[in-house]
Amino acid sequence: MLQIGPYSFQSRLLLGTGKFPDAQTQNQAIEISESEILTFAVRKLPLDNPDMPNFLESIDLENFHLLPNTAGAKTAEEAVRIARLAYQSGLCHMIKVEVIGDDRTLLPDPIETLRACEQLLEDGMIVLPYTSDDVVLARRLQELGVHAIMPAGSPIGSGMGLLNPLHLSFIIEQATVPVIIDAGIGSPADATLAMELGADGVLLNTAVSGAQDPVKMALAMKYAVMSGRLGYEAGRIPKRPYATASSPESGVPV
Ligand SMILES: CC(=O)[C@@H](O)[C@H](O)COP(=O)(O)O
Repeated sequence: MLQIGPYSFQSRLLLGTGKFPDAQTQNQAIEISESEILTFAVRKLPLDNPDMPNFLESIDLENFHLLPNTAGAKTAEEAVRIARLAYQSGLCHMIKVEVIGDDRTLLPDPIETLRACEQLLEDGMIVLPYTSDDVVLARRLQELGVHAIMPAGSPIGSGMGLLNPLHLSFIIEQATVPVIIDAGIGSPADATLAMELGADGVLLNTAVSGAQDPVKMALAMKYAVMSGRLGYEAGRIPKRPYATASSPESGVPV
């Protein structure tokens, strides 16, 4: 069970909704993934412009928890304004805080992220910040009271997988809230590795929406996350530099 604030989830796979080729493919991928949490950019919703397309229309909202994100924000003030817009429209209690500090890498601005989280926690929201793999920042966010920490595996949309598994494992080791690896997952193997490290969940978008067959990839990701989690819970064997014989040494003489 994945526990975020007051909410419990069976699925540990969180799905982004931004880049699918069409609504039908998106909905099939969401369904087959069995994800319970969907993230989307608030600024892509027609909250004050009814002429804009609304992807939420084609989804049965009863079946999901929505995790709007503050994509597009570059300051704490912008992120807080976007988050409040989503909160006040009754869409959600959870918010993914995303404050981008660098346009080329889309890596988060740590100081603005911290400031935004502080404000949104005061507002009473369930706050999930997107962060870099900085161990100290993760701890500071946790001390602030965020409900989960979401470090990037690698830059958003890069598909480069986990660039620094060591730092991610340090974050996981010290975490008292769920750690969800968010961004950069390229293949099912990356998702499995994240879960084997002990992550509580994986949030991804591009690896599924950009796959040649998004629906099949969504299924693969579902199994990858489950498999990684089972492997983590089962406890892998330690790595050793030398061989250990698989057959017993006693028995029939050779
Ligand atoms: C949808 C969303 O929130 C993404 O910005 C998220 O960070 C996932 O990144 P990938 O697209 O690299 O999986």
